Amino acid sequence: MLEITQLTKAFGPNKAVDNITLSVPQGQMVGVIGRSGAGKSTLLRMVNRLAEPTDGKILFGGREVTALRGRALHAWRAECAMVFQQFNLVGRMSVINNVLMGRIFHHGFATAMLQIFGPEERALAIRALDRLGMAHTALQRAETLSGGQMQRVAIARALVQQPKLMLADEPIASLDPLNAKVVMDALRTINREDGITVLANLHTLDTARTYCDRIVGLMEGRVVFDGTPDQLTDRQAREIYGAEADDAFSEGVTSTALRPAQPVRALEGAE
Ligand SMILES: Nc1ncnc2c1ncn2[C@@H]1O[C@H](COP(=O)(O)OP(=O)(O)OP(=O)(O)O)[C@@H](O)[C@H]1O
Repeated sequence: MLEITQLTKAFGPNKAVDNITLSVPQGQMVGVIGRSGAGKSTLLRMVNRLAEPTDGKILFGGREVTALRGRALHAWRAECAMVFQQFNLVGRMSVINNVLMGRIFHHGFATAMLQIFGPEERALAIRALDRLGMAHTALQRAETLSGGQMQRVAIARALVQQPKLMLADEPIASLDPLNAKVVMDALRTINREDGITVLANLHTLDTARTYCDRIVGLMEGRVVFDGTPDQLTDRQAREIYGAEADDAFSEGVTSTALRPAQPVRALEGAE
């Protein structure tokens, strides 16, 4: 269980996140929506401690994440993987070595930089790539991949961390419709099969509705909606997105209107 209590992050007078309280049971897939500047990234960044809260607490499995320091914080970052819009791969490094960088949290930084990984870790990396339909690219340089492929490699890197929680900050914002679907299918498969909680910032409503068990709507740093996709009315969604509503609705239709793969695996062969 992830428990966020009265969490606030202020940048000067501006509260990017304003007194948010949320409980997320293990294994839930949550879509965080809201217009640009609503506080979605700041919220996720505080969960894995890339940003420090001004006030409030985050607990995971009863442990106070916001109080962790040193080794304990390092261990938390292994449990709490993060996937970014821009993938954050090292282009000149091979795909498998990029994936192995996910093991950095289980080693020291130096060991990871020297790429001292055992056969078990290499096997783990190949299995992760295979689940994402990417094992055949293991020896290629990451820079030779398409955006969708890069994001799948980034998800494989997150998987080898063996996380309990996966944070995805606009994971499909840079992708074309088909790759967006492949990446969202991958996140959902991981969520269902491994019981990993997924918290994803999504800028299109249709994606959140299609893939998530729960939608949290943010406006000016506050939670203004928290419920199932069915409970979110179009009127509420338009309020959440404000002036960006047309983009959020129309991009949704063009990007991920394709239904998710049923059953939730079908990653094989997608490029
Ligand atoms: N490092 C920072 N310094 C100052 N202000 C910041 C910083 N990071 C975020 N903010 C401000 O906090 C607010 C929330 O930003 P945040 O990036 O969390 O929103 P968002 O919902 O993720 O938006 P987007 O979808 O555009 O990424 C915005 O007003 C933003 O300008």
